[in-house]
Amino acid sequence: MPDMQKRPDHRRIPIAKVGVKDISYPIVVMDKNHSLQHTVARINMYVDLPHHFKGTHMSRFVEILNRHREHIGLDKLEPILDEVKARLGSASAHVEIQFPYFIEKKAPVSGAKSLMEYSCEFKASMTDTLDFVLVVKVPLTSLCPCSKELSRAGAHNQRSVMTVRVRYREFIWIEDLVELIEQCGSSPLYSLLKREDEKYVTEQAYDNPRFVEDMVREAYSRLAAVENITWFSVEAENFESIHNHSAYAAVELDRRA
Ligand SMILES: Nc1nc2c(ncn2[C@@H]2O[C@H](COP(=O)(O)OP(=O)(O)OP(=O)(O)O)[C@@H](O)[C@H]2O)c(=O)[nH]1
Repeated sequence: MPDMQKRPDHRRIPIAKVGVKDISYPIVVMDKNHSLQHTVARINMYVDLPHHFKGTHMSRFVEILNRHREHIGLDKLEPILDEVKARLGSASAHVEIQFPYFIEKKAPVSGAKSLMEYSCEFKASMTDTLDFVLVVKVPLTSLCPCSKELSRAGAHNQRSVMTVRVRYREFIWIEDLVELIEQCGSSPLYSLLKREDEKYVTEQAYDNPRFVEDMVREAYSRLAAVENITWFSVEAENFESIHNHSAYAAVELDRRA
């Protein structure tokens, strides 16, 4: 059969990333309380393509995933990327694994237990060495300090999402990152709250007003205190309840040099 992909291309334009996107696949994640958690990820896999080739070999990415189907997890990223580079003959390879991760939380007063979903991502790239970034999105409540100061009663408050990205030396639990980031808003979120819990989190948020700037600065201080973390970035987005737009802030620290 003719192999179109191997044919030459004469435009002299190399491609930084080409591959497959949004493959739904089962994976296994290390769980701090239950050793392993099975979840379903959306996976992207890319390689670079030199200017002289017409196309990459898309089927090979899926073949490699299939070979590791019994256990695709953090420990497999390096072998998978090595294999992708070798099989596709590329100088670099990338894999992005986005998945929902569940943590059991206890409501603050009643102690009622429920599962909260956190969107996470493993982002790994390899040229000569492995570069790995763990991404966790943490939803929170934020209450506006300005609104509290100005208003005779109440203060506008909303759901916020903080996105933390970290590079580190020694393994970091998703649970520990979530706990750290949950301290940075006005109140954490829970899937299940009884009336006594609702009163508690409402008052907790009122007692801890935070601008979007306060949230990223708080996260910066807490993450910078963790020596194991060599690089991080934090974004906060407040889905403002008094506007039809968001308030946004971002910070970054790079200690890799
Ligand atoms: N490169 C490329 N392939 C595409 C695209 N869209 C679909 N494909 C298909 O991906 C399929 C698999 O390509 P290859 O991996 O080269 O398939 P193969 O030749 O059977 O596999 P190998 O023998 O391992 O090279 C082909 O049927 C392509 O047509 C595209 O935009 N780019």
